Amino acid sequence: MTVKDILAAIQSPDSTSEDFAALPLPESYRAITVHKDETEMFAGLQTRDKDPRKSIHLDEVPLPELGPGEALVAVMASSVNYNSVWTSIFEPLSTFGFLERYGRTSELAKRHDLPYHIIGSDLAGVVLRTGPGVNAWQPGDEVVAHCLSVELESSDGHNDTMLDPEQRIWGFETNFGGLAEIALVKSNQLMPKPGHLSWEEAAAPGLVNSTAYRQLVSRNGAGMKQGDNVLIWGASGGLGSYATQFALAGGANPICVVSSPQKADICRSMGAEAIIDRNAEGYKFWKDENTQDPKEWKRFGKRIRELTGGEDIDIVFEHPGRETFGASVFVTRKGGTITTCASTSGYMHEYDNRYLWMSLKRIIGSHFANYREAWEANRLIAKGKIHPTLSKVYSLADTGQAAYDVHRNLHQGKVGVLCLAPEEGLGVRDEEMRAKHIDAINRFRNI
Ligand SMILES: C/C=C/C(=O)SCCNC(=O)CCNC(=O)[C@H](O)C(C)(C)COP(=O)(O)OP(=O)(O)OC[C@H]1O[C@@H](n2cnc3c(N)ncnc32)[C@H](O)[C@@H]1OP(=O)(O)O
Ligand SMILES: NC(=O)C1=CN([C@@H]2O[C@H](COP(=O)(O)OP(=O)(O)OC[C@H]3O[C@@H](n4cnc5c(N)ncnc54)[C@H](OP(=O)(O)O)[C@@H]3O)[C@@H](O)[C@H]2O)C=CC1
Repeated sequence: MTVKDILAAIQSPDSTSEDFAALPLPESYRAITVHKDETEMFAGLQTRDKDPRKSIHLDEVPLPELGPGEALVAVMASSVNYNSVWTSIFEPLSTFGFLERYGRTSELAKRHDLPYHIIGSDLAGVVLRTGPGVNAWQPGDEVVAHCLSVELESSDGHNDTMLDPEQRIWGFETNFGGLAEIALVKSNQLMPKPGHLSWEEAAAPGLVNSTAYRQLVSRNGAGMKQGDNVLIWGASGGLGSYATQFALAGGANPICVVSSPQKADICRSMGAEAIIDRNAEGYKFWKDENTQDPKEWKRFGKRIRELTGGEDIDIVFEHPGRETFGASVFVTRKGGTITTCASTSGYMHEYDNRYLWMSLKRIIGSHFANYREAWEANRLIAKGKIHPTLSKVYSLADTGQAAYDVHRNLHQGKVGVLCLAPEEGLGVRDEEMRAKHIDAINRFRNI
């Protein structure tokens, strides 16, 4: 039995759940990995010079044992997230430390502590097997998986599953991720695949859509409301392309920051009107490595006021971090919110705290999404309220290049990866709904 037989079963319209359950599992499969003995390979290089194409490998790996509450999924498509870029350049630290720590927690978790790390935190595919105790999902179910892995043995996570002390991001802090022909997930990560999308389209939103939903919409994040002015950094990027859609769909007013006329056009085509090309307008928030320039914060704020008719920002959707955080705090209105989920340009932030406390602003830390938020975010995709922002699709073998594109900011929206799917466009089950949304679904394609 090989993965080819699995693919044949997925492609046959006659396959039943019983057929999938009867399929013998292969002993091994192809997966994208980084290697433990290479974690020092970029020592001494600047972040931008660390090349994921050198550290990312396509390996044949053994199938992991299936545990209680888990599922093995045949992955048709996945997508590149920035966390896989971090893994591949071993920053801010090597992910093997996470696997070792997880491995120490239980007999079953030991499986994750290996000399290779199978990465990837998104998937669309078909359930192959479920472990003991799984009743909601059957072999043959077409699914997407969100990336929240929790144990839920502590009461700390019982209100908000992101607060579980054993909270991990699947495919980043666990092994057996989605950039592979087969993935191992906890069954609670599974959600129905939206029927109007192809495999690669369905695999694109998961991580970033859920994150943007918690960070911007959920009461655990900024709790955005109608009319809010929302400053969105990287508004056509992975997170930003969903934040922009949430702002528009929720009756808010996105102020989109991008770095090229082409990206400005994408934001305009999504329906945004207030757009700032940070490159063309030449903002330089740092005079040198250690000194910010408040005059530039003010110039940026003045530009925002021009675009809003004199209003300031209710919510900043932050993720660039060090480079922009001082400006983000400054341009937020009295009582407004800066919500942050990342620090792409550096995690030691600096801002003028007088503008925070005197103007009663709040900074909210946000990370991925809890079970329910991930489900709600996927539901919005399934209902055609929010659309995938897939631009380019690579083969599994070219994942290194895909990660390189994201690392060097050469991409738009999301970059997809075909795993078992032999070509793009497969897996659509609801052509009527697709036809209704086809322009929005294709908005980011091939640009
Ligand atoms: C969904 C997608 C998401 C993304 O893309 S996010 C972007 C990618 N992710 C990242 O860049 C984050 C990567 N992770 C990290 O950088 C690290 O993961 C953290 C900085 C988040 C945490 O570092 P750590 O080393 O795991 O934890 P510690 O807290 O620095 O060290 C643990 C030790 O510190 C002790 N400790 C913790 N809190 C306290 C406290 N309040 N008072 C005293 N000690 C404390 C602990 O007990 C333990 O100790 P003992 O080492 O002896 O076991
Ligand atoms: N905590 C969490 O749950 C999550 C965290 N993340 C993290 O968020 C970050 C962004 O992820 P994602 O959106 O997928 O990445 P992308 O690279 O797809 O998009 C980020 C965008 O941010 C903009 N940007 C990058 N650097 C800067 C800068 N120095 N100043 C201003 N804008 C900048 C760029 O847009 P432009 O050039 O057009 O301005 C870029 O397109 C990553 O660090 C990632 O690890 C992501 C998902 C979940």
